[in-house]
Amino acid sequence: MKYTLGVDFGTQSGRSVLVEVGTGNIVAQAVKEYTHGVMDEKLPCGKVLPPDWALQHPQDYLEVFYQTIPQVLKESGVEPADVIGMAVDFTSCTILPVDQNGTPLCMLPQWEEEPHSYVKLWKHHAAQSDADKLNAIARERGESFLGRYGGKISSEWVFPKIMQILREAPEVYEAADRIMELADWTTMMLCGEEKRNSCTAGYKAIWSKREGYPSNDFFKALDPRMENVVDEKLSRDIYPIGSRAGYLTKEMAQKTGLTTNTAVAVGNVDAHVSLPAVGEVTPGAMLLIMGTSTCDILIADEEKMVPGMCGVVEDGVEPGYMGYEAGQSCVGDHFEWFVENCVPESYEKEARERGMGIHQLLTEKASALKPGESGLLALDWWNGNRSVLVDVDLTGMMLGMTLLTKPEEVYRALIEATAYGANRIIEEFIRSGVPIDHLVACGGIAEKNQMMMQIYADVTNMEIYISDSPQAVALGSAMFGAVAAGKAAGGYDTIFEAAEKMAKVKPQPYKPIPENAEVYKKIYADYCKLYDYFGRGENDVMKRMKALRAEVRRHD
Ligand SMILES: Nc1ncnc2c1ncn2[C@@H]1O[C@H](COP(=O)(O)OP(=O)(O)O)[C@@H](O)[C@H]1O
Ligand SMILES: O=C(CO)[C@H](O)[C@H](O)COP(=O)(O)O
Repeated sequence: MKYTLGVDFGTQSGRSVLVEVGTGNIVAQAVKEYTHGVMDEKLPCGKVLPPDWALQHPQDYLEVFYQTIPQVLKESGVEPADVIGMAVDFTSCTILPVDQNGTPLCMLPQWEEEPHSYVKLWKHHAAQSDADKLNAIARERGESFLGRYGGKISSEWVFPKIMQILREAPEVYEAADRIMELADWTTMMLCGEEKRNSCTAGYKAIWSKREGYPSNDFFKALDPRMENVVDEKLSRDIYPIGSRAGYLTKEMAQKTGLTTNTAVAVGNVDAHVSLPAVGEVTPGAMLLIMGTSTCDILIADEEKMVPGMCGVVEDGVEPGYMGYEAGQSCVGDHFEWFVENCVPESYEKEARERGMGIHQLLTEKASALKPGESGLLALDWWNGNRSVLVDVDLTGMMLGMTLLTKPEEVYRALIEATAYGANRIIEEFIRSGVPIDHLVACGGIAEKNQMMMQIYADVTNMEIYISDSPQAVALGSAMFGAVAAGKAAGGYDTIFEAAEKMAKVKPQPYKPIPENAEVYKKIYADYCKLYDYFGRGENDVMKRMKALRAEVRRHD
């Protein structure tokens, strides 16, 4: 029996999952919460961060390798020599400035108090003014790439983040030998090779197989110091997903307990990597990877311009197809905010006494409600809107609250709001000529919350199939690891062959309940009115309040 290892780096934690190459069955898994978590208020040295920042510490990722890989080997009893391949997937766009040895600047004493030397997490939202500038210049110049990114480059993506570094900390920009996606940096830590992957380059760094990056002239127009940003800070050598980056280095083999014969695939994005893990995702299906945020991935034969999507990349998800991405920046994060800030002690006590988690308790109570019964309607923008408005400066909104409103009603309204947001994205794809007729879901939430999945089926009026692996994302990585090893070593030569044997999806979908779908259709019509009113400039109150907040804090 041969094995392959997937290491999935999420927003809060990293996990290793060891699977059988022949079946995709998990033999062992281990999770490590990041020691520093998400740094959105201060640096480890105590330095306070401005609003909208979200940083991480790269040492936390190395700890994931050092702790979880030995753990899965020990728990499974698998011979290290039988682990033929491995791969990493990472949140994205999550980037890091490094020196010429690949050492993160933040790990050098002279930079540890400089916020810009740390990992900028995907949900770092402090580069909106840079994104606005980039988009305005791209529009003025008639740059054709804009269409491939739904008409706007998000402030979450690579170049706005780099522009923010250059604007606020030119000395960090100068000192950085390169700026790397963490999918590529962690892969480089494993095999010693800098092999940048086509998925992050395509979706997050405006790279395409046919056209490469935008021209140096375009970057010069952003800032003359950025004219050669691609050659000076990134790389034009891009490797297709599914290819091999190298083999584990001796040092990493020693630290993890694996051998130097383990092949390492090029890195991938945590969302996109899961498509093969749920098997038959063909044109017409949209895959939702539901966790802290939700990423929507679909493939189609043709390239269409879909307003507000994150991007369309040829071969970006599976070879031979146009891969589309859209998403919602805040899904599980809404619920986490709610359980951490708004649940009364009496609920906490009940959950403790009944030996259940607070999410389970709220879900149980919310399940007893009918659609529309709470009278609540929310906009799902607690962390901005990624698709289709592409605006991180939008904020959350809930209406209909009364003195009788209960926590479970708010919890359910937040879930419903994310379902409306998903439906808005689906409609935009269909309107633009990319067909969607059913959904497939994976990720932490798809596993954990059946009520939520039923609400999604009712709101979208579509069937939803669920992954049958509790770790679809890491399984996807493991599959790419098996492809990096290749058939001769006991793996597979293509990701399609791997999917045939290893992919897992439950046979029974969630089906829409017609009477619920009917009620949700009406509420959704009002959601769309509020969406346009607050999201498209008719009433910019959210932006004014956000600007005021920043202003007041500046003077604190
Ligand atoms: N039962 C639940 N129902 C809904 N959301 C949940 C539940 N349990 C956890 N969550 C949310 O799921 C998110 C974590 O999702 P997960 O897929 O495990 O991680 P990540 O997205 O970081 O990979 C958190 O934001 C948390 O609030
Ligand atoms: O944009 C992404 C992928 O393209 C991010 O990786 C994603 O939104 C964060 O993932 P998660 O919510 O699973 O932590």
